[in-house]
Amino acid sequence: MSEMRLVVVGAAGRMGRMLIKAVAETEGCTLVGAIEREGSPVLGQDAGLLAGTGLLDVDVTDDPLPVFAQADGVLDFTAPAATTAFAALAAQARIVHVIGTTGLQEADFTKLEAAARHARIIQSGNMSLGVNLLAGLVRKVAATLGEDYDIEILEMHHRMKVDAPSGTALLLGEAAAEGRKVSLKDRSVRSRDGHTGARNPGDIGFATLRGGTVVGDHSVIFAGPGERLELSHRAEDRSIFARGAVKAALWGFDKKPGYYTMANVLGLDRL
Ligand SMILES: NC(=O)C1=CN([C@@H]2O[C@H](COP(=O)(O)OP(=O)(O)OC[C@H]3O[C@@H](n4cnc5c(N)ncnc54)[C@H](OP(=O)(O)O)[C@@H]3O)[C@@H](O)[C@H]2O)C=CC1
Ligand SMILES: O=C(O)C1=N[C@H](C(=O)O)C[C@H](O)C1
Repeated sequence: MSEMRLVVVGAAGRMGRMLIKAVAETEGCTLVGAIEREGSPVLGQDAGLLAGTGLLDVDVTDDPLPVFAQADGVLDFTAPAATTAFAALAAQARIVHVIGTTGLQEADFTKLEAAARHARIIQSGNMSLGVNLLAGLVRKVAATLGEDYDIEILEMHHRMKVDAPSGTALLLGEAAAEGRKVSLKDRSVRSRDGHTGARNPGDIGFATLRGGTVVGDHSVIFAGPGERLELSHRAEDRSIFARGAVKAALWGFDKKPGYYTMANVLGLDRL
């Protein structure tokens, strides 16, 4: 099979730069485009120089249409409004769209599902192997322990993160809810303040910490009568997400249009 031609959108972002580097370092793919928003000071710069990998002869542009038309896939860690717009373009171009963007709302997911009729969408709140494995473990533990084990999900991220709870915390919450055979929407408690009353049995609680340069820490706590089980993941470097995203794109190259997750990519969907 020929080299997969990939585009990075949000090229100047924390993840955008990591993605450019990961594409440049991975066999079987090549960077053919780098997109930033209109007015960005990096427009016209070489993507490789921007990411610190050396010249790649790919200039950053704010016009995705001609770039998508020449590509096989797009790597997207940007913001919800940008991601839904890029998904429509990926559908038009019938290419792979790997989505790491978090903070997506129900209306955004509806748009992504519509785009997945023509694009191969691979979306996950966390592209690392460790977190996706953790989600499988959480599902199993939640299915094994009854409601007398309270589930609380704790996350900490860097001070610049704009959404909460994190996409990963929600992914882990979904795994816990699936294990319990309940709907996360009905059972999640996303904040507590003041006289909240006692905890309802079966609730799945979320707690958010923000500060410093923390890449991403997540713990799922099962607090039962007289004991506590804690399952944790600590991301030490953003390259784990970027490498996962490139792996997802290569996996999606020969797939049919549809909506996929990182669990499909990693073969963990039946864990
Ligand atoms: N799923 C996963 O494994 C991971 C997901 N993430 C998620 O990825 C997203 C990005 O994170 P991070 O890199 O830290 O954030 P940054 O803010 O550093 O990067 C986002 C980039 O996207 C750009 N952007 C926004 N809108 C557009 C647009 N319409 N067109 C082109 N570029 C655009 C931003 O430009 P500007 O600054 O001008 O707005 C910025 O350069 C977040 O949602 C985060 O939670 C992060 C790590 C791992
Ligand atoms: O914004 C981040 O940085 C991260 N976002 C993702 C999330 O919301 O879970 C993944 C990772 O934890 C880093």
